[in-house]
Amino acid sequence: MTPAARVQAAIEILDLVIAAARNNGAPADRIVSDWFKSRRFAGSGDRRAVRDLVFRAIRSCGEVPMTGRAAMLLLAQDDATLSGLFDGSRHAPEPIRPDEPAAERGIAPAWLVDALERSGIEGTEASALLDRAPLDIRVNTLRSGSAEVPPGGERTAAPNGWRYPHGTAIEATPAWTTGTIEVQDTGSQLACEAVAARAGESVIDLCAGGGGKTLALAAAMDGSGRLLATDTDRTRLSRLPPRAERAGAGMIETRLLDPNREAEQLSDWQGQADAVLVDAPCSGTGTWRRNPEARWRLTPAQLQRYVTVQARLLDVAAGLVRPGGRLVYVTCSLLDDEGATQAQAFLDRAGSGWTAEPPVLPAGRPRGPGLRLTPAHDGTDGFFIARFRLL
Ligand SMILES: C[S@@+](CC[C@H](N)C(=O)[O-])C[C@H]1O[C@@H](n2cnc3c(N)ncnc32)[C@H](O)[C@@H]1O
Repeated sequence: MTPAARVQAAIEILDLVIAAARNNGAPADRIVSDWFKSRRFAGSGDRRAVRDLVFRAIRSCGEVPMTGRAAMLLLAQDDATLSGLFDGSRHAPEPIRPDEPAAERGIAPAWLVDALERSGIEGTEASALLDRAPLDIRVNTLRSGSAEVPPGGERTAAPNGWRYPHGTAIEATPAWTTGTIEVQDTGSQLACEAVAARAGESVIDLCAGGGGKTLALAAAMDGSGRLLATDTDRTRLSRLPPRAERAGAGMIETRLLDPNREAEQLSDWQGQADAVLVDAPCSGTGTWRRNPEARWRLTPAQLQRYVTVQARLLDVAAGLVRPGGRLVYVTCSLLDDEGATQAQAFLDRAGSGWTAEPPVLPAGRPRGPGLRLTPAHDGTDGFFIARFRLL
């Protein structure tokens, strides 16, 4: 593909991404790979260049742009080479018309910018939400010795964490194929550290999804004790058993839950767990570095639904903890409604039996009864982490 044809391809893909954001369609990553499936003439260099243009444009537009072309014109404003490619030649975009409007630059839709500001995220803290995320891995201590940690990384703040440059083909290394390493953001690793799970304990990962954090808990427990991973999403939870096998974490049990029947379906665990992790469903405002178009999809009503589910799951989890045990609440959000305010509301509801016990981690800053990690301050995805103890 010529450079100009790549720009036209990015415009067409952006139109699909915009439509998907409006209609709750496929994520941008999938749209890009599907687009290339039917265009076998494109080489890997074309794919990389087009993908890069698409994601640069998504990151630059705060509000959903009117069209893919308007988004690309925004990039072209600061890039003379790019604007020169709008020349109307074969496969190239049409020339830029005088006064043709470009999309508006911004961090996020206005209502989200306001919500972030109210939560203390503005200026460089806000712009860092749209940086490119690094590639972090966790060394799986259950498999240590199986393979060398891949070269070229540097240690992170997490005890078993390493960081690699963008584009490192980590999944092609023997360390990955043997389960010696897992790809996991440093913030996620630190959230698991906050649980302080130990060998022989009984632990529940209530919102386990595909088990990223469950695997870290299994390693912290040295593979011994009881570790139950639950979720309401069958597809996500079904990804966990093969991952657990690869990681040597055979002690993990899984249980599929029905929404609103969690407590009943976990009645055998009532008051039993040494620790419960609630990695709650949330807006994901802390992970825009990976999913920048997620900010075009979120609505105030969806955010409110997340807040309601989080409060309910905190109450369900509280019932599972034994006296003296701990409850760890995590969201990959930087909004106080899903973080500090939610955690304080739990404490207020729970009464004197519960106390906040903020984890001591090598990153993050105090926020309400917990602490918060941000891309700007900690170089991780954004997370809120609170730990409570049942007296
Ligand atoms: C932030 S994700 C979890 C990510 C996962 N812990 C990891 O580290 O990969 C939140 C999860 O909560 C699950 N979820 C939503 N409602 C739930 C409910 N009522 N009970 C349990 N899990 C729920 C979602 O299906 C989703 O997998």
